[in-house]
Amino acid sequence: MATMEGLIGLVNRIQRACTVLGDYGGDSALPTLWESLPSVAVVGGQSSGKSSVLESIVGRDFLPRGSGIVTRRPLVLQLHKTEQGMQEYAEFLHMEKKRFTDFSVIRKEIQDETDRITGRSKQISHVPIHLSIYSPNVVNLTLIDLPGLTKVAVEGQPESIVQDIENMVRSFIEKPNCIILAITPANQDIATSDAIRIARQVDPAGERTFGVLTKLDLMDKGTNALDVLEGRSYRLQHPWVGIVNRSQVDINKNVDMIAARRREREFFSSSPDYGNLASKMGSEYLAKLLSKHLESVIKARIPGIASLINKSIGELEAELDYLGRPVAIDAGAQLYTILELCRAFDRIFKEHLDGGRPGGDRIFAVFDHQLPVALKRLPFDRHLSLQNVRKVVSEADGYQPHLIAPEQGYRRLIDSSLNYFRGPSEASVDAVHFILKEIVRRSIAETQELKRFPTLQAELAAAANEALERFREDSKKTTLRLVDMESSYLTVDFFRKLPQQVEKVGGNPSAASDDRYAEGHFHRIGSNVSSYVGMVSETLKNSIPKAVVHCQVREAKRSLLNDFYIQLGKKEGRQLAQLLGENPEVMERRQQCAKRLELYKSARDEIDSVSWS
Ligand SMILES: Nc1nc2c(ncn2[C@@H]2O[C@H](COP(=O)(O)OP(=O)(O)OP(=O)(O)O)[C@@H](O)[C@H]2O)c(=O)[nH]1
Repeated sequence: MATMEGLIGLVNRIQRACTVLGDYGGDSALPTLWESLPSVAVVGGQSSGKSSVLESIVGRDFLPRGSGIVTRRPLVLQLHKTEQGMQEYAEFLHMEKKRFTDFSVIRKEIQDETDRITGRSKQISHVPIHLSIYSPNVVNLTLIDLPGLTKVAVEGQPESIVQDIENMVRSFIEKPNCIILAITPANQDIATSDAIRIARQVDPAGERTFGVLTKLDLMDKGTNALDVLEGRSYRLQHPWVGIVNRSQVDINKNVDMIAARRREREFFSSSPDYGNLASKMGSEYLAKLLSKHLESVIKARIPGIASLINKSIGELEAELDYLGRPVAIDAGAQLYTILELCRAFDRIFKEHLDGGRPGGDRIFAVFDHQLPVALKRLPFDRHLSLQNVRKVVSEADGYQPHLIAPEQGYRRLIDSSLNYFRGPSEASVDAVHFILKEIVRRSIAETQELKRFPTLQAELAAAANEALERFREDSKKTTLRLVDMESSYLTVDFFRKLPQQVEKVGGNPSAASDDRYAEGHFHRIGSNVSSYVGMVSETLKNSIPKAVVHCQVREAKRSLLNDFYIQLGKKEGRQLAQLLGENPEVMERRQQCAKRLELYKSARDEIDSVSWS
């Protein structure tokens, strides 16, 4: 007994989960759990007594009545047996918190909920309504009430509705896991039964069809339904069950269900025709028969369901891994998460610099190629041309030309030449800066863990770029200082080693040879300065990279996020949570997956516990 409740309860839970998750079976391209679950679908023509059968299985009046097509959405009716003496109540899946104890209110809610989806247009919809009834007077069973098959559309319903209903009913009962409860009124020729007609289409061997014959009390005097009930008219693998529901008069007179069940029992036990079948007739017997059959079908299906659930769990877990686990809620854990993410970024950033990922090689290219080329291109030829040397030296001398060597002229020429080195050194700093910035951008993009946190990504990028900016300033100061140092103190040795030439000034009377002498003199000054500048250029070619690496690359590796960490430490829980703000779509999807996963896991546990007992 416990097993049976477990089995049907299990299927009930999975069915509800399916509806919550939008799995109604049918045309969805996704694999569906719904379709693998055994269920009992009630089919029959209009007024065949479908509602009456369902109500008498439940033992309560609760289905909407009226003319025309009343049932316009599938009603998944899950019956749960409770302990004797417990109060009966019902719950709808679409308003989970609310317990209904008044069954006329349930009827009203079924109507209202039907209209909510279909509108008042009287259209039909595939989306099921789930109703659970908890009662000591039911057996565990899940029934699906479907719209009655009709031949003509009525009162403003579109002509297509006849076909729509037929299609919807077929879509439910053609699933191999569907048990068909085919309702046929006894006062109608079985050959014209809508229920049998459609059941035969999808289950020709009658393996999963239960034939139910209603209105046995309405048969003409002197006739009986034994040919049908004993399987001679239309053969099914399961025995036919005869039913006597309340007549319209009974309903009008408010004959209650308990009295109706009693009268039904009496009808069979006192009937000369059906007396010896009495124990296998009536709605109570039908309910038990279905429950038992459903249980055996579920038992047979369990391995299949279990493997489907396991497969879905695997898929969901993979998706959750991809989406990332949910973010912690307490500030400490959030801070930890952020630090972990920063570390992941930092690791990738360093790989770009140290090798393994591209980037470091581009920095070397700056030192190895860009800087030497830029140094070579400096316009010293023009600056140290004869004309310019003459001009600078003369200006430096003033009214009293130099007597031995133009000390001031040399200084000015050298100073102004060294000034040219500022350009390439600043350019090297900038080039490396942009490479580092690009590496930061790429590292953020390549940090898989960061993908889901756009806010943190932006903050991290801003903090890193700010730090790089600081390193750039520092690096500029340092490299320019190297240049400045070159002009603050000249290498004395260089000048000492120059070939000494005693120059006589103004000793020659000839103006022409005077000129030639002066030309050679300035030429020598120019070429001396030029070779001094060349020597400095060689020095800077080596020392600028050292300064740049020291100030920018090494600092980036060492302390790129230091300031960010300090800022983080000052943040409160709310601000940390903001940093970990995610793309709402991702959050939504994760929530869905997590919820589904939880349900599937509990279904799996349920299955495990059932199959052990
Ligand atoms: N006398 C008698 N009347 C019955 C029996 N079964 C159903 N009826 C009556 O037949 C009418 C139609 O029954 P329902 O249970 O509403 O039939 P249905 O198939 O649900 O009808 P729709 O929902 O309109 O398609 C009602 O007036 C019932 O009282 C029965 O076994 N005996």
